[in-house]
Amino acid sequence: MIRFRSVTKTYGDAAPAVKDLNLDIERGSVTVFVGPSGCGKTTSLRMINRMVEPSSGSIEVDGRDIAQGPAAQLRRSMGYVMQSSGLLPHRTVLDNVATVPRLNGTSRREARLRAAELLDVVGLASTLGNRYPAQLSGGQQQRVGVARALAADPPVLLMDEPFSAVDPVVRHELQQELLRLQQDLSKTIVFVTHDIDEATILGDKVAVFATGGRLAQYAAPEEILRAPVDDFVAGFVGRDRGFRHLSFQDGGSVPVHPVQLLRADQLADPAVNVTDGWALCVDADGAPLGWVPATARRSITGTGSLIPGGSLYPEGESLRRALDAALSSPSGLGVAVDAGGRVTGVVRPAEILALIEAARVQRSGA
Ligand SMILES: Nc1ncnc2c1ncn2[C@@H]1O[C@H](COP(=O)(O)OP(=O)(O)OP(=O)(O)O)[C@@H](O)[C@H]1O
Repeated sequence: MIRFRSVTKTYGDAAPAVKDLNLDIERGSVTVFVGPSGCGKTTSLRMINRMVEPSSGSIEVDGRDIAQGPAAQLRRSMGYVMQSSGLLPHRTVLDNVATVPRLNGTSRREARLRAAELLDVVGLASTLGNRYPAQLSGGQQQRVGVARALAADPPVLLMDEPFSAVDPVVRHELQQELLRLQQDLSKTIVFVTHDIDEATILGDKVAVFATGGRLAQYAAPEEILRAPVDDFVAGFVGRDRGFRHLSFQDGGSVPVHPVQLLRADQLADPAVNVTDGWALCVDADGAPLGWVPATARRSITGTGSLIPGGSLYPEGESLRRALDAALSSPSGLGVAVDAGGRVTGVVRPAEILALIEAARVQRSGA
């Protein structure tokens, strides 16, 4: 457990960058610091490993005041990942990852073996180990940065906007990878971002900082989206917070209805009719290819003229995925698929909305 006790940090004679921060970070959880630029997120993070010293107050890790021991030792017990991967440009990927274990006295051979294992853990091919950082993509460099932070197997991982310099697709991949890693590793992770979406995806708990280094709200992401404590948090969380909150509502009880399925080879057969508004064309494995409306059945004679579908709803995922599938579908019917990507049926927006309403009534009555 990491505990901030009335921590204030003032740089020179400026207004406090962090003001009277009291915060308990649970062991083995992901805690995200989020807020607008300049609100003290990085300063708060860096005080945990004493890259920055508090002006007043104290920080405890597992009940011990971190100001008491040597800062260098503390720093080595905490992995640190930055926005720019911070890799040493003249060292190979493998040697970058092996740096801290080497400093801790591990033999070169052993440190490299462990580094190779870690590349695998963060989803990088072992062949990349002999490259130099400049020969990697931005996303790959960030993965190496995570591998390096994990190399000494520290119980605490501090991550300062680690994914903000990569494009949205890679960013999503890295977020999912981090969640997967955390399932196996159960580190205490403190993660800084200015992106509320990233915060709600990753955080077990989210600390929203306001300008002036004030902690505005500290709660589970679903609570922050559902019940922001004040106008600042409501504004920061954004307009579509109601929709995003659906990410935390289980879609397991959404009814999945049968739908008429057509194989691709049936499209050219004029005797095959669409019997109930819309039919869904699937490939040989049962994965969706596109829609066939009854009204335009005759003009669709091959897969090239199918009406493209919307997003898919993997059965049992959140109400957000279910509703998005329904709303993005040209037929108004969201396509449900199983874990193998095969169509299992369709979901209807009215029924999803009814579930959302029932959950709201249950919450307000509880
Ligand atoms: N080394 C420093 N010297 C003086 N002022 C600093 C220093 N580091 C940060 N500050 C100031 O402290 C305040 C908080 O900065 P900090 O970097 O902690 O915020 P942040 O929320 O992480 O911002 P960003 O999202 O832009 O990185 C800012 O006003 C910043 O200018």
